[in-house]
Amino acid sequence: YLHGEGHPELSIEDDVPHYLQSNPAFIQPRDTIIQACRELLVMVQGAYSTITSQRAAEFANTAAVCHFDIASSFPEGQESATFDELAQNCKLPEPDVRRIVRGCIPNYIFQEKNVGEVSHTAASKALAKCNLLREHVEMMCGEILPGALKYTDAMEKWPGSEEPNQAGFNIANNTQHPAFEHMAKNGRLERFTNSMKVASMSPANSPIWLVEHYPWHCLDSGTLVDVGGSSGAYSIPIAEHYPEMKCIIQDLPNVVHRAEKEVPDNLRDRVTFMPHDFFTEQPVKSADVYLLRWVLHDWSDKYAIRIIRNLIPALAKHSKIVVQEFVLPEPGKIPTLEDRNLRNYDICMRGLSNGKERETKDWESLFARADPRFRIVGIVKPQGSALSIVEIAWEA
Ligand SMILES: C[S@@+](CC[C@H](N)C(=O)[O-])C[C@H]1O[C@@H](n2cnc3c(N)ncnc32)[C@H](O)[C@@H]1O
Repeated sequence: YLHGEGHPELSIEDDVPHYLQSNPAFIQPRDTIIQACRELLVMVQGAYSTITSQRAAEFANTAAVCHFDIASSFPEGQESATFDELAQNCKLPEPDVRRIVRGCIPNYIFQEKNVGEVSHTAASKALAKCNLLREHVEMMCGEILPGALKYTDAMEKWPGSEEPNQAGFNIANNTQHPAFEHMAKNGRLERFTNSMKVASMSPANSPIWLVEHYPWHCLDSGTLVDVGGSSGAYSIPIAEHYPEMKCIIQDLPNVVHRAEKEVPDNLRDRVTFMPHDFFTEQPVKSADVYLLRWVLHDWSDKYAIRIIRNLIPALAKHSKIVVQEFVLPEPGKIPTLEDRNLRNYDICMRGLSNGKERETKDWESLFARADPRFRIVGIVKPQGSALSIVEIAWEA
């Protein structure tokens, strides 16, 4: 494909050009190659390595690169650096820097073409350039992985629990508070919010799927309430595409107060922020759409049902709930590469707050249990999108 279309050769030193990263003609063969490589690896390495080569510790090492800003510590204007130069700039002992960087090199983050001379790969360059990516890595290592690593202990301690404060996160952090409360109390919610922005940068999670695959144009001058909308990474693009629509983005007070400062000036009359705890009654009545994007997977059924029920007093006949979430497919229906991503989220959500990813029948049963007057109108998974769009009508 690349040769045929006259695209440049790929290399570990330069990132895949952005115009290719979102191009299905590139993504499809790329995923086939990744899938084939993974299968080949499993065949040649055997059972023991298949199990033991899953390495969370390597991610922790990348988090050290982020924490100490190692990737952006090259001397000004230099393409390569010695370990001493890096150590001086990031104020760490040289042996630590050498160890951290060499721990990354086998994963193609940095390279050492000549002994003692470190240069960038595409991946280390990305860490140098993108603050949000660094925050994402640190958030994964600081919040999500410790919870996931402790979820077995949580299952032993609180068998069958649906409580958000009886998860791996609670054991890892020695706290009785649910994850979001604990992060807010300890000044860590901003990093989580920034990490959510990174998620929206991946083509499979791009806001474009929601913008283009829901009939917003039919709402004309309608109102969208983005419940648990974080910084509005998904509703702001909708407002940008539909100049008559009003968007109200709700989240916890800390999140909202920071995010509202970042709204582009030309949208301020239509995009507003509102602190709102979704475990209390929805204050914005009769909106056209209540969007729950990547919110319900954070919660067990017991709490997801509470979030949904809190919308009921606000719903009018024309109101829709739009959920954008993963929908777990039946086993064997998608490539293992995609399945791996979904199952990984499922493990992470369990560790964070006893949340979970859901299959079609789980979404149906969740809304039926919340109230029999809900009807799932349709579930659409746009080609190229990791998440599905579930539309729910209120038939009071
Ligand atoms: C996984 S994030 C999803 C954010 C956003 N919808 C997106 O798709 O990027 C979940 C969001 O729920 C918010 N949240 C957690 N507990 C909340 C509560 N009780 N009330 C309102 N928002 C809450 C978090 O602050 C976070 O922004």
